[in-house]
Amino acid sequence: MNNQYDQKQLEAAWSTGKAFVDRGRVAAYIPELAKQDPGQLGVSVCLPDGTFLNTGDTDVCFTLQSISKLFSLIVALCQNGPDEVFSRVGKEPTGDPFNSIIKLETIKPHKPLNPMINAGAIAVAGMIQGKGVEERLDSILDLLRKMTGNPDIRVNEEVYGSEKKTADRNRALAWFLKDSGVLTADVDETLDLYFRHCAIEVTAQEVARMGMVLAADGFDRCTGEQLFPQAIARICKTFMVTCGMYNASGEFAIDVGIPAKSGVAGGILATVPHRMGIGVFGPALDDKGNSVAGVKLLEQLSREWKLGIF
Ligand SMILES: NC(=O)CC[C@H](N)C(=O)O
Repeated sequence: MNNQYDQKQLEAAWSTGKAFVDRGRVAAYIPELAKQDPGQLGVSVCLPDGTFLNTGDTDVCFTLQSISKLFSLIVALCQNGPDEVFSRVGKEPTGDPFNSIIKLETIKPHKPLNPMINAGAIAVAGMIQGKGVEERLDSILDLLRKMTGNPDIRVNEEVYGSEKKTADRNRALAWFLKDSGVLTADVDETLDLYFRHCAIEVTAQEVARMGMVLAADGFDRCTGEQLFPQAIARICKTFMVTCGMYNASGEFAIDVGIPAKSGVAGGILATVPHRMGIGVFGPALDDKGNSVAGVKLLEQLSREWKLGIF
């Protein structure tokens, strides 16, 4: 079984990554994330037949953070269609850090450049429909529960509370968006939804399965269900290539060549079209906010298994 992808090669890539964990630091601007163990590293691969290859810390829970921006985008696109969504958020990479405010004012019209930066994801959260924050969050949780096959996927309340207390930069972004007319929903509710979806908790193995659904264009081979349209999967995968690794996306596209999205808790969701989903967890981050060991691990895995899409 799976002899095309050797467990030993996965372990070798994990060891290569592991040697880099002390080159990074856990995110500290969200105090709860600073409690994570920087030495952890896990990688899980989900294959089209639903089998997994796992190495390291693949059942440790961590929060999605920016990886969740993919799923709020999917929900917003399903509910509103691309014309409405892209009237409020752009399709271009920024070259700036994920929480940057600078281009919001200098670029006209003042809409955020893409949905993978904080400003863009806050604009997307403002487009999610539902009665209150709970109902809006449920539409994201429902999607993730189906994608992971885990009905218990939930928000980590400590991380959510910790970000909420310290998120002045995100508040500034949201109020700027409100002023420029991009955000028409209630600012506090929109931020609350954004903080909560960032704090949704998963394991690397669950992330691998989510990556496999994207690799299969929204089709869940485990249940035979099309969870979202192929056209939306295509939009997500393209954003992953151009903006998924923040302002290191170009370098990652050259060195690894796989559509991927990272988060500041140390997760990376990678998706190799039609072949596999990969979930990585390594909370020590480089200066751009990507898992330092995770990137090295993926670089080696991509080379060994010829996963690059270019
Ligand atoms: N890059 C990230 O993962 C950022 C997400 C985090 N919740 C924030 O808004 O700062």
